[in-house]
Amino acid sequence: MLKSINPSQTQAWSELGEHAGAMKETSIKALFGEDNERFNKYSLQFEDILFDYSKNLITDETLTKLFALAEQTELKQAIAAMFGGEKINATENRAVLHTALRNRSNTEVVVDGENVMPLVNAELAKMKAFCEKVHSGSWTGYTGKAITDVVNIGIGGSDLGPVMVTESLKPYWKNVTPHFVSNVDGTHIVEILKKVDPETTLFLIASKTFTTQETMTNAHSARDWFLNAAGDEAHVAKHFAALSTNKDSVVAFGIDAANMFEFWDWVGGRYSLWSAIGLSIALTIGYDNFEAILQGAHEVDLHVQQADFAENIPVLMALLGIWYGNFFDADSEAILPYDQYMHRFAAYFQQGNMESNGKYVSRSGEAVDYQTGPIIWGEPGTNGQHAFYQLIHQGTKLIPCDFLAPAVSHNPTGDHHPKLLANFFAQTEALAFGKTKQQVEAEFAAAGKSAADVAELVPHKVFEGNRPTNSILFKQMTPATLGRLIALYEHKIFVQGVIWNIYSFDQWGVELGKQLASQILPELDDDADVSSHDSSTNGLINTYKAWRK
Ligand SMILES: O=P(O)(O)OC[C@H]1O[C@H](O)[C@H](O)[C@@H](O)[C@@H]1O
Repeated sequence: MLKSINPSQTQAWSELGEHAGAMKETSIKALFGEDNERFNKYSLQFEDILFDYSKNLITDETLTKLFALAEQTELKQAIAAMFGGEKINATENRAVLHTALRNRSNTEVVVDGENVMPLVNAELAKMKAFCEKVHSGSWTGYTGKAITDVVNIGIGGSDLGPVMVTESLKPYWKNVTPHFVSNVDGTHIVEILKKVDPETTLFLIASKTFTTQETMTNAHSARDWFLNAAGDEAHVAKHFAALSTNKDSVVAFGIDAANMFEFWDWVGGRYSLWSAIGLSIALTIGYDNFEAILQGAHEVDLHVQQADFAENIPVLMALLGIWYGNFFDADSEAILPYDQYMHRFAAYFQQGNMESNGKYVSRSGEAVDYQTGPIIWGEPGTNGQHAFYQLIHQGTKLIPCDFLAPAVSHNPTGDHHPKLLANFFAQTEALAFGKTKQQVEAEFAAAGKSAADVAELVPHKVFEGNRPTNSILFKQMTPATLGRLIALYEHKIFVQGVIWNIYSFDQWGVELGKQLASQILPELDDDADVSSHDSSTNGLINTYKAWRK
């Protein structure tokens, strides 16, 4: 159990509050002007990843106070507790050990007196053997043909990770094409089933609980579609596998227990891509590449445990987020990958952050008196530049941004990559340093325009700058690099949750909607008007009933 420590009552918090007041009087530009060594001081390299956090409104004093906050909220103890298998997910009475799934050192990890590593290793061995059979063509469908397509049916944490990773690592795809069905909207499965052939398709029913309405509905529809072609229930075993913690429900669904890939309650859904939930990833890019993702993440697991705060990238990422969220009222963060393959990266960490740290109740059960998890959003560059960057540059809201880019492209066509990277470098420069009124006037003067003619236009062309960013430049998008990047962001979320004194590994906030939907569903069976809800909900339901006739 993690102690409940109110961060806003710590000495560091009040010092940070005062210090933020002073920092509002300076600017990122002024800080660079005062110190030529800023990049060297405020950047770190971890393996093939360069983390440059120098374009933030921080000084050594800021960092010292942020580290003090981490000390006073007992971050070190919390890191040890998580990796040590303590039940830090107290509201569900569970350990939090997605790190054990990628513990390539194979050191003991004990939960309830049992070392879980033999379980982890056995499941990985089973995934490996299965991948080999599918890739070699020795696993065949009901008509003897090899598998060409895999359809992962899952939602939330049983979908977003595999989607993001398979997309990010598209250059590594093998001879199996992945597809993903998540939404209960019939459109999703209908459109995917148009693309695949029942004879050569493998369905992975991915659900930690194996009770999720969307996934079970899609799984039944997939089964019906398959049986419609295959005819015989006996063929299901060759075309359906389950990725779950719930064996009884898997068997009740009709999936052969031999085709079940297991994980455990100490793996949170949004942290589960490292588990059997990653089978669609391993089938898409090959088991060895899947293992390389685990390896990359494991390196970060060691880093977050061993590095001093000043050298610890996830801790720095977390503290910078707290600095702006709690002391500058920033309420969102943008994640902006300059890599088209990473187009679902922000969406993935939208769940990671918002489901983990979207909590207003502290670990002692009281409402907190400070901001917790940020709103996360983002799209790949350069598309975002032509859509929403206007607000980041000149809007009234402070939006700290992470810019990510590979130095080497998997598609070095023409001069695309230098152009992409020129934009990546330019944006953080523009955001930090802006353009002054004098610069705008000088540009007009150079173009032969008189000061009087342009006076009205000048203020619109000024960029205040002082918009903080982190740049994360990596050598190339490889499985190990992606594993590292994901683990860095995962631990950022964890560190923030510890400091905000909330429980990051439950998600009670998703339950009420599910509960009400299950009450409403039977009310939609007939055409009778309902009156059991508030007037808005009654009005919406009754209009739906009238219109669907
Ligand atoms: O894997 P499942 O049990 O089907 O859960 C799928 C998803 O739904 C839940 O409602 C949670 O919000 C998610 O954290 C979870 O990943």
